[in-house]
Amino acid sequence: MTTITVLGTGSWGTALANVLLDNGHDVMMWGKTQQTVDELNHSKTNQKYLPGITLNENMQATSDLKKALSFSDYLIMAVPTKGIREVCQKINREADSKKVIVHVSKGIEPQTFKRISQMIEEEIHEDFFTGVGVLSGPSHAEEVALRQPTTVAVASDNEAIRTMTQDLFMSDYFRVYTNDDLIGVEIGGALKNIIALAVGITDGLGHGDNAKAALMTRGLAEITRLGTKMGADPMTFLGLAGIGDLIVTCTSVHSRNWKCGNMLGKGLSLEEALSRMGMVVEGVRTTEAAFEMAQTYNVEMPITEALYGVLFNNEPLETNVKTLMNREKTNE
Ligand SMILES: NC(=O)C1=CN([C@@H]2O[C@H](COP(=O)(O)OP(=O)(O)OC[C@H]3O[C@@H](n4cnc5c(N)ncnc54)[C@H](O)[C@@H]3O)[C@@H](O)[C@H]2O)C=CC1
Ligand SMILES: O=C(CO)COP(=O)(O)O
Repeated sequence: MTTITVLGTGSWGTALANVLLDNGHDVMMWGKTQQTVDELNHSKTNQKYLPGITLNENMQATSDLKKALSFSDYLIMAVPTKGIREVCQKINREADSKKVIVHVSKGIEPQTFKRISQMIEEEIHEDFFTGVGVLSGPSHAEEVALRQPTTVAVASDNEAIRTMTQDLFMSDYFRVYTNDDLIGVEIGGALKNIIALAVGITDGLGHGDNAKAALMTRGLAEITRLGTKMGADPMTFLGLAGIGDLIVTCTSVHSRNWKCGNMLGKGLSLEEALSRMGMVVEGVRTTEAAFEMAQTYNVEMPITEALYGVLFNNEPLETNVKTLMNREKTNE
């Protein structure tokens, strides 16, 4: 049995804490919302994020970060990309020992183009830092919390972090592969959300499966082009953190990114769609980052560019579909 702290009491942090508890580990969750913390402790549920699901009876949580950090030196960080730096700064104030941090978030920071592990490395003081990893792949929290078969990859430059994380999470319903391409695993998880938003839009517009398959295939080409430019191994995009996560996010009823895109396709504004979601839709912010990266590094990303125009410049959906279809003819 290992002690583990999970930071973030949203859907993904809760589902992963449940996997670790099922594996017999001693887990402490930390969240900033006292009501959710109380519910996890007393009802063993998280109705806002995982409605109708009863969690492991040993589930425990606290809103006291110092207490959560003194519980374990192995941290799972499960907060949206936007909150990563803030949580790291809080760790610097409250920690009293070195930590391994495995994050499970999917995004890239606009303007800096930083991956999440890079933000963590930048922010966490060396006195509190052992190393960093990422757990990613096709894994909706709603299914993991129901103990449905799921496969993911863990990546880190530190082999001990890869194997330790694999050992802690592996179970008969949660299979973990190690992967030594940290850059590729992080980029694949982040960029697939852009394509899922675009697929949601075409589905909302009433287009068919041909359009969906086209966006997924050409989307994977964009992801691979930008990813390799950033130093990823192109083969990673044919694995769980690449095409695996692309498939699930573009086709699952659980996907927040697909649902948000679908509402846009049906005519809602971005503000309306986001407020109806009430959960993080990482692809919106990542579209901004990837659009800027494509310009800066001169990478061709037509789907990302079209989506950027829709999200941030109020460009009409149908016009952008036509623009994509009528691009200069080319070779696959
Ligand atoms: N939900 C899912 O099925 C999966 C989500 N992910 C990724 O995990 C990350 C978290 O997503 P979810 O759990 O789905 O989000 P969520 O919207 O369900 O919950 C986010 C949680 O983070 C907390 N939070 C937000 N900002 C915070 C801050 N600054 N400090 C402390 N807590 C903060 C919120 O209070 C909430 O509890 C995202 O990057 C997402 O892409 C990855 C795989 C699966
Ligand atoms: O990354 C995910 C599944 O692997 C979750 O995707 P959504 O944020 O679109 O729900």
